[in-house]
Amino acid sequence: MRYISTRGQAAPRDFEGVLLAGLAEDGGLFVPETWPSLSPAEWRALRGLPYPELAARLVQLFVGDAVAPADLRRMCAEAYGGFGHPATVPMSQIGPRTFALELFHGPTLAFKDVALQLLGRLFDHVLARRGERITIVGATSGDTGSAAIEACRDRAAIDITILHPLNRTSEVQRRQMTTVLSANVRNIAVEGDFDTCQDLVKAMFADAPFRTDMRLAAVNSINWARIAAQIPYYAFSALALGAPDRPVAFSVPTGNFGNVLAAWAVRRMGLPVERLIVASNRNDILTRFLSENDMSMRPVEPSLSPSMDIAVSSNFERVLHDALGRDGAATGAAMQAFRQTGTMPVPPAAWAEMRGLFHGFSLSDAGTLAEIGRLWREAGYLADPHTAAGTAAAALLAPEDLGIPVIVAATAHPAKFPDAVERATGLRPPLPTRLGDLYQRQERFDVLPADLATIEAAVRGHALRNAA
Ligand SMILES: Cc1ncc(COP(=O)(O)O)c(C=O)c1O
Ligand SMILES: N[C@@H](CCOP(=O)(O)O)C(=O)O
Repeated sequence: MRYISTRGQAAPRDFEGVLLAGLAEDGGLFVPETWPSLSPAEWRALRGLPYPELAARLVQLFVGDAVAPADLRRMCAEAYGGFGHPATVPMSQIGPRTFALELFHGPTLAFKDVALQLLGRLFDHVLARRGERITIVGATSGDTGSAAIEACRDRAAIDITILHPLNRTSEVQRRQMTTVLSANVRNIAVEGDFDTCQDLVKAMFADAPFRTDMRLAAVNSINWARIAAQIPYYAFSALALGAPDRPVAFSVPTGNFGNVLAAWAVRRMGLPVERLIVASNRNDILTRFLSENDMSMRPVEPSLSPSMDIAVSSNFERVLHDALGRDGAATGAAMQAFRQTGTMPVPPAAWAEMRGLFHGFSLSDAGTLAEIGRLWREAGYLADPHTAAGTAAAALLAPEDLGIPVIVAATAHPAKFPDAVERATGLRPPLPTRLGDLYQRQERFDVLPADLATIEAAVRGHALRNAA
């Protein structure tokens, strides 16, 4: 399996190269050169497999020869064996045809664990074989950070620095990162928002000498391996509800567009996904784009679903590349114009294609509280604020009379956002026992300005101390 950059300038890579590179050298994102596709009979044969086995089979399609099937199966078994539910990603029925696909039973209680528990093992496997070390730099609006830290803590060949936006995550999210005191983990609270953190990470990758010197690697969904490891749960849920013999719809709480991209990928791979809903909070750039081709940046406003407080959705570039006929030069030009002017010029034909695939929706804070309350009253289901955007979007854009199952990605455990859930329902969801003392644990993090040289010096200093 080979991967090309969305901007067409970087040399193609195999899976191992993509895993370690993260971002392509031309600033683009890696995508498969050709998509693996399964026939209906091949999909049917996967129905009923335990999740780790299904994940191993589907991820193998993207890994190719880079990892032997027996090794990948072992890694999937280990990655998902520690989840708090025997089904790994169970579904709860919350309406006559609506299902919550619970992706939050991993160690840090959000969907990021599903990919990152596997990614940590893939990194280890590949690095051990090559006898190399890497420095991971990641940006988080709250959930990727703790999942990446949990997956990489105490690993001998990995040093990890996570940037989070100062005072813009929930307290549970911050503490899940900052109370991990392992020597190879560093947390930095950046004076800025998530986009500032993400831009700093991309700038570190664009600094070629720094990138090479530090052997930078990525854990954000700019890394294709993250997407590959998120694809299986969409297949798992669709197969369980009758695909490929019955179409399904997905509604996905969206920020950086990685999760909904994985849902789009199963459609690309041959499953009948009739509707893909992109659910956002008040930071509604994707909704504006899908409704009126207005892809213009606006300042990010804090919301009750902080993990989706994002202005620039990195993975949008992967779908845009496809809609532009996989034209790297055109994709690069659109992305550059977006950076320079704050508005992305998307040709009408490409916009029409994307609008035909995705439906946009955004939910205010008041709407979020109302939806959490409604779900609790009507379905006895306690949802976190991100999941609530997905369920509210599903109710509007894939109503029960559509006649097909609607799968909502339940992306976080309600206990990660206890204040919002309590405001909406009067109930304060408790943390699982293993996190019961989270508020008593010692925290360690630095507060730094959003300055590339300062952040690079911090990353370098930490990696050098840790390697010594
Ligand atoms: C709980 C939660 N829901 C939704 C999202 C949005 O997902 P994505 O960034 O893949 O669009 C995030 C952040 O990624 C998240 O942490
Ligand atoms: N919501 C995310 C933002 C980063 O997204 P990623 O999927 O690109 O890692 C978070 O919780 O950090």
